[in-house]
Amino acid sequence: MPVTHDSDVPQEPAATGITPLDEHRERNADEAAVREIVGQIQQTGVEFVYYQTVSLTGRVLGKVVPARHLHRNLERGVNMHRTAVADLQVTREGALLGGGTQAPEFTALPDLDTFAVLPWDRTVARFFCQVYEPEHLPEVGGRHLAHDARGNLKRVHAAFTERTGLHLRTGCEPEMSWLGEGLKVRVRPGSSPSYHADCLELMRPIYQRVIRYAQQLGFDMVEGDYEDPGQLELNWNFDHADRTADRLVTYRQICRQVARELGVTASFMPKPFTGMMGNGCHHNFSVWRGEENVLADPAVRELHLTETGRHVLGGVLAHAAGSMALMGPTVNSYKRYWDVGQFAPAQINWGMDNKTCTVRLSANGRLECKLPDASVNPYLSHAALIAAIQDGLDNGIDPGEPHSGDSTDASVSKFGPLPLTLGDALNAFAADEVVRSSMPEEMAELYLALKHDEWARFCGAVTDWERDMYTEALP
Ligand SMILES: NC(=O)CC[C@H](N)C(=O)O
Repeated sequence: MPVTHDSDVPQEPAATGITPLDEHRERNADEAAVREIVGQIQQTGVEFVYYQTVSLTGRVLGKVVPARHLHRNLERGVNMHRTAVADLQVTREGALLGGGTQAPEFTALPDLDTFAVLPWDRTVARFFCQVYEPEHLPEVGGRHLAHDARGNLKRVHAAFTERTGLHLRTGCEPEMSWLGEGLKVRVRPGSSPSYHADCLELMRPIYQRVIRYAQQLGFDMVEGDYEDPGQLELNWNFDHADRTADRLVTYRQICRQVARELGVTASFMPKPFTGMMGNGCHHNFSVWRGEENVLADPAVRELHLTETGRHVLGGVLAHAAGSMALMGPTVNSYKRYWDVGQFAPAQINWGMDNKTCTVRLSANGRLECKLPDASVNPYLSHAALIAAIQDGLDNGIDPGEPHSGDSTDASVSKFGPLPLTLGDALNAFAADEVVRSSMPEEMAELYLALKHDEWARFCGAVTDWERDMYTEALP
């Protein structure tokens, strides 16, 4: 069943009630929590605070404010211009996105539980914020900003928990490419340096700093390895999906910081090189009722799914095509699926520990969705997963039988084909009412405008591949 968002329902006159911004301000007045933060600021010598929000494409936006204004910022937040959330102000056809330059600013209020001191400069701390319409606007003032993907995930997740008593826990596995002086490796044709300890050694200064910084920011780092040339995957423990999404965004910030320190480039581009593995960001997920994982029966050892687990999986598969534009959000994302044999899926199916499938039952109680890549906005991908799971549970969707063997062959899926260009994925998203309902309609429209623009720019761009292919100069 589609989710309802407060920016989709008719506006209440502000005078009749407390706005969501008022409620957030009330939470920020929690004396014990504020005292704890002030204590940390004083003890650590924090002088500056970043108030961060996340744009629709997953970029971190922020303002820096001297720490002595903390109390004012907890109450009044910071303002930024709403076009920043849209990431793009004017489409190639001249349409203004995010309201255009004349639109009012938004108000971002910090979430107390996201306070953290930056390990690379302990005079700086950060908060993640939720975003509201400014209070001075008639009728909408104090409401959630429809384009705030982070706040939206919290609301979609809370509504799911309220309806079902369940919550989603996830672990993301971002892969990434490190480029720069001294990082090149040469491999024999047809071979891969995956898991090679010598290559991992080459990356020692990088992984050491990333893991240390992440641990200091509260990540429970668990393991990492070298994959294709220049590619690292460093994982941390799974958690409530809202926290995992914040961590993925923070992880990308950590990596970019390490890259600046070491004079190299950290890239989360989904598919930097043809013939080499792409940068996936598989989402491992499980569904919990309190401390009970409802995907598995603890008494059964062999790989299996409970009936509820089958419906969860069925929902995710049924909406795989519709959610693709969120899981693979860039033009480049789709190169990852086309370049076969590189461990990225190309069909909508599932398998028991089968890495060629869209969803892999990777352990009892844990499903792994392999669609997302490292450029994903985790707030959008997680909200889409929740909407798909809800639909699977509501309608008892059957996932069918697990696929065995290599699924990159052309077998037809009961859930239809996976859209394999950004353009097709956007059409599938536009047509999938359930996935679309994972965000307010205004956000869905902005996302479609933004991404159609990206697709159109790509379709109109002449590439090196075309020059190689078509600039024949035969005598
Ligand atoms: N570790 C792996 O399974 C490789 C995943 C692969 N890099 C991807 O793009 O999804």
